[in-house]
Amino acid sequence: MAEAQRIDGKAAAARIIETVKAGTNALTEKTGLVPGLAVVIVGEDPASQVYVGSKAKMASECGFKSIKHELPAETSEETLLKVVRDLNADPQVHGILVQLPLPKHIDEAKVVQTVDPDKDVDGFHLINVGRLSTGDTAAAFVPCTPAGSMLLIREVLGDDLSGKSAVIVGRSNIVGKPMAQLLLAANATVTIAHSRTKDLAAVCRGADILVAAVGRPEMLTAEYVKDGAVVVDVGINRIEAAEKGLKEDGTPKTKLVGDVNYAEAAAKAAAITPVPGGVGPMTIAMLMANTLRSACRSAGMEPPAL
Ligand SMILES: Nc1nc2c(c(=O)[nH]1)N[C@@H](CN(C=O)c1ccc(C(=O)N[C@@H](CCC(=O)O)C(=O)O)cc1)CN2
Repeated sequence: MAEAQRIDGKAAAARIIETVKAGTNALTEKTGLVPGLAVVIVGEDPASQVYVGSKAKMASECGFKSIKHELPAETSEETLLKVVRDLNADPQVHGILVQLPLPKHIDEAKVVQTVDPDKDVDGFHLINVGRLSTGDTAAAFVPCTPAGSMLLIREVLGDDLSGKSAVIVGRSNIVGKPMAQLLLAANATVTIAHSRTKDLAAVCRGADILVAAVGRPEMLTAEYVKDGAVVVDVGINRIEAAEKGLKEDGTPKTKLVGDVNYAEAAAKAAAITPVPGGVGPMTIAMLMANTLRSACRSAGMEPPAL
């Protein structure tokens, strides 16, 4: 079997960003409104710092007003809730994102549910979860990682997934479950599998579309993949890379891998997303698209199609 098509998430994300930039210009020229995105981070987690920095920078590049709140790790829940409420009330802010994970002493669910659902560009608020799960994709903000994954699947298979079986490995609220709703809305026959699924490899081998969101490095090997499947790897895991040698401090260098063993899966799949360069870049692009959508909505304008 020929090597699988490598689905280029970086290129797809760049196209979305160009669409967002053009849409922002059109909105601002027509109405004078500038989309505003506020990102909030609590603590010094290095990966989160990088993601938040990229989001704020990308927002500026898209022509948005970009607001960043960096709060110390010991910030109280009440202080964070006040920051969120103030952003809810700010008419210049159309999108609010609180970077996850939050420090242990803060109730993540409480914070997420405090974000105004109409500014919830992460799509985590129960109102948006409800909209998505009742099929109201026109009104819902869809979580960025599943929304981006879905666009990549659509690039390969088109809009209608009738007759396709999709298996999602992972049942998280921010990836697995919304991914299932999106695939269902596109007419796929959907299974959510997880750590308690019996004979997981056999279940996965039934999938025309296999989405891996387990958070375990390279767990899905060749035996999980059906010949000709489309494989979407949502995992981002940093592991030691002995082959790259040592860092200056004497510890092993590291590399990013997904939840799928790329080489093994690519030998069987028709198409597969790499890590890095697959779903990851789509997450930030979809955040920009959701923010523009929110701003367009407040101006009564149609957002650009993606
Ligand atoms: N409030 C939110 N918190 C978190 C979300 C989210 O969507 N909303 N998602 C993740 C982290 N995340 C964005 O926040 C994110 C993760 C990865 C990437 C990405 O582009 N990854 C690159 C590799 C980057 C690297 O070299 O380290 C890739 O896969 O190519 C973007 C965004 C958790 N928190």
